[in-house]
Amino acid sequence: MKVIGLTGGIASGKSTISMLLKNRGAVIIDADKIAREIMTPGKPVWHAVIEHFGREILLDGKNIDRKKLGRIVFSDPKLLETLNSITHPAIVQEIKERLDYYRHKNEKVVVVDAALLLEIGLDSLVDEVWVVVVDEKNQLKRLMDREKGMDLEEARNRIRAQMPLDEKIKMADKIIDNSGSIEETERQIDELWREIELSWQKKLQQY
Ligand SMILES: CC(C)(COP(=O)(O)OP(=O)(O)OC[C@H]1O[C@@H](n2cnc3c(N)ncnc32)[C@H](O)[C@@H]1O)[C@@H](O)C(=O)NCCC(=O)NCCS
Ligand SMILES: Nc1ncnc2c1ncn2[C@@H]1O[C@H](COP(=O)(O)OP(=O)(O)OP(=O)(O)O)[C@@H](O)[C@H]1O
Repeated sequence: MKVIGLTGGIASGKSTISMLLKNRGAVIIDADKIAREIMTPGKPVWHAVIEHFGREILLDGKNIDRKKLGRIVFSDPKLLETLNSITHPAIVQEIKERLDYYRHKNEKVVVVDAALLLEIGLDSLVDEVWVVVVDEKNQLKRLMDREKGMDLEEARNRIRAQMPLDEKIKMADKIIDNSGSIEETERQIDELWREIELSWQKKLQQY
């Protein structure tokens, strides 16, 4: 099984690229989705979040108001660190378990889609790191278009909460430039997918 770690800044295009890879046969592990699942009411992480941030962050006495929690932690690095220390061990554990499961199922390609892949050491679990790059102007525009109501300062805070892109690039095995159209990105994915298929053919010829 080949495990690809797909990372890049917020709104760089990871989910869009994951979908393109899924269409070509890859299985996707989405770290944001896992982060949401472990925070559902009653789960240990939900209890820990309430303990640290208080019941004021609940929307209806039950579900965590994600927008409110986001505004709190992304404007205060110390509070973000607190949230990270609660959530990250559970996210890493869940990703490890899913990778084991897919390994047993003999899946061919698994993609771990995680903005914080390098920040939280998930790169030690993958065979290759693919970094999605986008120019800052497009990144801000796409982020604010997607998150209705997010102002420029909030968008900048979110971008600053992550490892700078040039640091991520240093750790990349492959780079995907998503500054242009989706079609241009799809061409890069086709090329990368072809490389994977070629490596399979080479392995088959060795037998
Ligand atoms: C603060 C929360 C509640 C805000 O929720 P919201 O629904 O507004 O955003 P969502 O979860 O969809 O995240 C959107 C993007 O924000 C960025 N982001 C999320 N968490 C973090 C973080 N801890 N540090 C830096 N960037 C982050 C990522 O690029 C992510 O794709 C949520 O992001 C959260 O619980 N974060 C902590 C868990 C985590 O680290 N998740 C990312 C795993 S890679
Ligand atoms: N090449 C592109 N051209 C135009 N819009 C794009 C392109 N790629 C992605 N988008 C749009 O930009 C936004 C961000 O993309 P996407 O959600 O894939 O990013 P992400 O890296 O997964 O974000 P996050 O870190 O928040 O999970 C989405 O609204 C998406 O539709």
